[in-house]
Amino acid sequence: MRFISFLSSFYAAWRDYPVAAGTVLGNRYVVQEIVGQGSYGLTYKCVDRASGSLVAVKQARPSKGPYAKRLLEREAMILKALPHPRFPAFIEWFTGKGNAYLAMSFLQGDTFEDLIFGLDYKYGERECVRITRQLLELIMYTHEKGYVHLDLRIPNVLVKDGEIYLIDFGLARKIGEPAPDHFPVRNGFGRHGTASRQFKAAEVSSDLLDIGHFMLFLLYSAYEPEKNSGPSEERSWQDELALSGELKTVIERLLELREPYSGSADFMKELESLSHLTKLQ
Ligand SMILES: Nc1ncnc2c1ncn2[C@@H]1O[C@H](COP(=O)(O)OP(=O)(O)OP(=O)(O)O)[C@@H](O)[C@H]1O
Repeated sequence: MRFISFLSSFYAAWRDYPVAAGTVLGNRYVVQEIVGQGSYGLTYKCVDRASGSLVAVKQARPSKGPYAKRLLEREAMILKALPHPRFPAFIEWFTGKGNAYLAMSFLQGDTFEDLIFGLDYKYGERECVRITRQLLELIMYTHEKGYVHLDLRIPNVLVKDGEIYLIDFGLARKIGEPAPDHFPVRNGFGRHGTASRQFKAAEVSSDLLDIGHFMLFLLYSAYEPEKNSGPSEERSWQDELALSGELKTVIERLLELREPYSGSADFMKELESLSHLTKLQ
């Protein structure tokens, strides 16, 4: 039994082996490098021979069969429905040699995961509120168009020259849409972090909850554990982060520990008033 499972994972790894730099996909996109290997897709940074621009080409993982293709098709449909300068722009969907691909514009920038865990960036309250306001503008647009992103995590939010961009609409759904059969469940909040949960409901509140976790990731970047606190001592984020009262309340509402916001516009109103607070650290 063990041997069979070893063989099948070996076969899957072989099928999903990324193509080399210089490979031309869809007769048009020249691969520069692989930039992402998620559970259902492989993402390449490519140069579009037609336009000379950089593009991201996501390939459905061959080992995941028709299911991965259907997920990628959904992602393509959602990108088409959400044209926005801060989201990847849909270019085309194509197939070749039994594989399915989604070509979209390549967004330059660093993810917050890279900035916090790779480059040791630290974010204080004021900065956290500024970034969250920008992210919320993108989410309000998504909600107004009738969709929820459902995967707002630090590896999916990019920043370039102080501007925020959002990628990975692979789990997005229409508001109220039930999850398709065997839809993937995200078990961790990031590669770093452990906010595990069940299937997400396609509701605005799911994105707001994710924004609450996103803010905590930013704020924890500046957290220094107290010297005398032993490793066994479990403290809540409220105790550890010592936030100003207003910001703590905001996050508690996002995490539904207090009366939740009625929607993203309601949350934006609160964030705007918070931005003027001089008390923020
Ligand atoms: N349009 C894009 N522009 C720039 N980089 C991108 C783009 N799309 C994806 N990437 C890069 O590829 C990585 C993986 O992409 P994405 O998150 O969409 O794939 P995924 O298969 O859903 O991965 P995961 O399962 O980790 O969410 C991203 O973290 C990012 O670095």
